[in-house]
Amino acid sequence: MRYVLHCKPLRAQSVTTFAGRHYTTTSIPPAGPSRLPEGADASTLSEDELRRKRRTDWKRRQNGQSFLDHTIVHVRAGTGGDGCVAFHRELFKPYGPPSGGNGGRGGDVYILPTPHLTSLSSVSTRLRAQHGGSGGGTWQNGKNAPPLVIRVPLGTIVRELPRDDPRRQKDEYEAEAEDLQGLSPQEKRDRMRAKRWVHYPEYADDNAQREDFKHAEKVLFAQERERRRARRLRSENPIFLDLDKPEEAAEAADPNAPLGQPRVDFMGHLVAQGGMGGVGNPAFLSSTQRSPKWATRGYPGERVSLSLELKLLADIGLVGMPNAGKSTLLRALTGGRARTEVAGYAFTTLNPVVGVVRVSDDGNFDGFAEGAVHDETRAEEERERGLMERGELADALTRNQRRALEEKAVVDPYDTMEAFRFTVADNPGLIEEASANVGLGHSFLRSMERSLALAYVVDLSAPAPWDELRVLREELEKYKPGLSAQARLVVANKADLLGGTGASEEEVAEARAKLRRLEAFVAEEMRMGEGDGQRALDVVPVSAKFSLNLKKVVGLMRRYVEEAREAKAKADQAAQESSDVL
Ligand SMILES: Nc1nc2c(ncn2[C@@H]2O[C@H](COP(=O)(O)OP(=O)(O)OP(=O)(O)O)[C@@H](O)[C@H]2O)c(=O)[nH]1
Ligand SMILES: [Mg+2]
Repeated sequence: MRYVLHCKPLRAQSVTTFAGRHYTTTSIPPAGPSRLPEGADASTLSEDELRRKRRTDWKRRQNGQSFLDHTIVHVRAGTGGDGCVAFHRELFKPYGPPSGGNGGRGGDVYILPTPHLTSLSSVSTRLRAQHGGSGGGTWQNGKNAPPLVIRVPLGTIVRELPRDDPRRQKDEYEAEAEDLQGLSPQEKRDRMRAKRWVHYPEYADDNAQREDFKHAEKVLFAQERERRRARRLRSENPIFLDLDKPEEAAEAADPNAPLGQPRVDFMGHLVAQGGMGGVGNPAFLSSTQRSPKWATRGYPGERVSLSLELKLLADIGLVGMPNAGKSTLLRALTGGRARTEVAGYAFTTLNPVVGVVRVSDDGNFDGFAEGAVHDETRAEEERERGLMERGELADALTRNQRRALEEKAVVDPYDTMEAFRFTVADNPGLIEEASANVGLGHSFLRSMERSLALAYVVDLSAPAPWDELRVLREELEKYKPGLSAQARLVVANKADLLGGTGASEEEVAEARAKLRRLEAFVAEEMRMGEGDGQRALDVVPVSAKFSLNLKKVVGLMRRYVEEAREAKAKADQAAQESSDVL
């Protein structure tokens, strides 16, 4: 006889015979993530790492489309709330005065640069501020809508699309004109009235006959024409904002403001104004009209289309294959201040990150300590979390202090006299065919175009670092011919893995030979400059993780930036002079 223990076979089945009977048993696979990312082994990656890797893989499937440095957003400010038609009623007062409240203002739209964002991908393409609240009976005014603040990364340029741009959305007046197209004059008038007036129930027709109402309508249209003209004048000077500095409150709060006044935080630059609220029926009370049965609706908010462009302005851009150690290098150059993720799998960095390197005259840079270790960010976070849990974080030594104690020497990593400062951008990894949007795509290459100089970062411990260089150069050229001419430096990273302490003589000799071969390749094939001024790129072996030989890298980078800035200043001056002559 045969017993089947599981009706539905799940995975591997085995048949066991016991006491002359056959039992089928099924082994159930161990619990774990159902879909492992490519190249991942569940046993070696922690849950956290798996989560990050899945995010990376998702991003790769987007072909780099989630890093945005150019987008168009259609913005609508809020419409004002409607005024109210109401009459006051009270005991023994059957015919009270008109008591409809005014509508609240629609929400304004502001744009605010913030250093916490690095990409425009979090900005929606359609944004609407809230509408103002409508007025109520007993003179209750509607609520003003809160402003809508669009947060954009620092370095964003905002341009309003001009009137003739086909990508621009229609403004509030054009939208109404389109709505009225093809209608008869009577229908047009009815629709325009319906959009502008609120009537007491069942009094719409009666109101339309009244002289007071006709007069009020005339006044309203006159005001509207005025607003329309002002709007047209404003769109002749389209919005242009260059948001490259973090901004403080534009004006301090009024010192004479009454106590308890809420502090007005700077909300950024106004790009679209909310519509005014409609007025309630008390506004139409006059000596001839004691019982006005109409009120106005709120005005529509402004509609604008903005083109946002993120110009990541870094002086030096790091270019390298995934895992070459670009992020580690940026962290080492900024003393761990640059918030960029470091991990041992490809495509850790998803968006470009810019860090500032501050150099003193003797070549030291801020955060530098010979041999300080810049580990993977996860390991550093875990160490810090452990300290925090044990309550030791406040008393813990910083990386530099630790190092100073270990060496029993005072490390003076950085003299506060800053002599020079430049920015370095850590970019996502570039792979073969990146220019055809493979891997993380090439959207971030655009920001590299604007760098003064590029530095290749290659993994010296890889079997053939020169092949990496060739691929990188080709990809840059394919993306934009001439872009690779901006490269100045080859950083041969992970030199500690070759011929470090404890290595045999053979290994040291092998490492030297590899470095020489890389240098020979660069001398032969990778040249910078033009014509007679051509020379080979500099090659510097470093260990970003252990901060070895970084001073040389910083010194060279400083020189390139100084040269490029000088050349730029000269070019600007020449352009200025030629325009003066004209
Ligand atoms: N031994 C050694 N390991 C290094 C060095 N630099 C980086 N690493 C390690 O190499 C791995 C990858 O470093 P990342 O800085 O994330 O590399 P990346 O170039 O930014 O990689 P992507 O962001 O994926 O393009 C990490 O595990 C680092 O700890 C180094 O100089 N020596
Ligand atoms: Mg990285």
